[in-house]
Amino acid sequence: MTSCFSFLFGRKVTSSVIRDPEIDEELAGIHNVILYTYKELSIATEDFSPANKVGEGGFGSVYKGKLKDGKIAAVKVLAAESSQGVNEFLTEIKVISEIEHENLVKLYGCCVEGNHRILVYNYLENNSLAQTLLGGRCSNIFFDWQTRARICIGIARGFAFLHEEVKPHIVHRDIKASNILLDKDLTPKISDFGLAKLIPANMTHVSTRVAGTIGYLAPEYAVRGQVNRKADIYSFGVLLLEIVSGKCNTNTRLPLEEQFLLERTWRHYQEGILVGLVDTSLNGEFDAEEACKFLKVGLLCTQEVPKLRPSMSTVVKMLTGKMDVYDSKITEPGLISDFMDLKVGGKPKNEVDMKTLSSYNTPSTSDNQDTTMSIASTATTTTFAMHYDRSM
Ligand SMILES: Nc1ncnc2c1ncn2[C@@H]1O[C@H](COP(=O)(O)OP(=O)(O)OP(=O)(O)O)[C@@H](O)[C@H]1O
Repeated sequence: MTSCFSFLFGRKVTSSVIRDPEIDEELAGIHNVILYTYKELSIATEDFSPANKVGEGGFGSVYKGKLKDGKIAAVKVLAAESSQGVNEFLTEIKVISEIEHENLVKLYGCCVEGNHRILVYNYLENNSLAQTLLGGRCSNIFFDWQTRARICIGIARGFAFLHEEVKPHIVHRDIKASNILLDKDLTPKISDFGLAKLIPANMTHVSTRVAGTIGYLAPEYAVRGQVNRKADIYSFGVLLLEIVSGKCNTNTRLPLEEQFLLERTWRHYQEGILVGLVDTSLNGEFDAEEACKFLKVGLLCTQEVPKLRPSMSTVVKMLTGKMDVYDSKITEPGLISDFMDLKVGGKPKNEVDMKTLSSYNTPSTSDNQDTTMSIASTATTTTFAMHYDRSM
């Protein structure tokens, strides 16, 4: 049967697909998104060939593809289990498609055929911050101080937009270096915003990945599953520290007291040696005052008490020098070791606990490691109890 959607989204749909009238109705409300056929995306990615696979995330696999109009796209094939109802899927797509900002990855369109749920995004040439800045030897990009400062400010602007200008506001829930992509000019683009809702709540093994990565998680989110903008701001604060220091927030290969970047930053701050955290690969070529200011903003964003964390628009003002950062406002951040009951400086009760922690690390080619925690927001505390020794 020939598709009844001749001119959906301003573009002719040519494939043969059987459609549901309900889908029709949903689709009619979406104007900014191109509806791709499965065949079209299959051609674009050469049958989703492994050679075109550029990554794999909690949502599924990502392929580089060349669309019919010549545009290069990132084709994100959502895991089969995530084939939630077409209507719910399209409702979310509608939200995402209407959001446009220089620092957000642009959604070109999607494919909803049978069980296929595929998102098609603008392809970003320079991969993610996780693979470049934090990826050690696998990148040949040099991030000088000006570039890092520009990236931090761009990311902050993107989040200020999602948090304060988009109505209703969007909480990302999974801010981390692998969700910050870089275009050819190293302009940062936030990816995966609005995606959390695309995964059905009962899909714990996927929603766990959506629901946050250890080290970036605000204590109230990790322990009580409270999701709000302040939890995003905490994660952003950790990301800021990573960009300035060039180090991952968690590195289980280091001695225990060195493992968590936020704790190190807090100690350096208390000892008045914050500048010592700035990436040594910069060879001292950076604006020390500005770099320390960024680290202090990172500490402000990660304050234990959510309401003490600044809004993202305030963060933008602080990073761009339009607002001062007062030391008097910086108190102890919400530290991962506190909410995990892991005492930094102490020893794990047994090796298994630390091995379990390590087994949640994503593969890494360098010392930098990104530890992903299995949580569903409702079962967080239980999962923590399973993976960490709480009796130390
Ligand atoms: N728009 C894009 N342009 C270029 N590469 C992309 C794009 N989107 C994703 N990728 C690549 O695909 C990889 C996987 O992305 P994806 O967002 O699915 O997972 P992730 O962010 O790495 O992990 P998680 O699912 O846990 O958030 C990214 O790390 C990146 O290398």
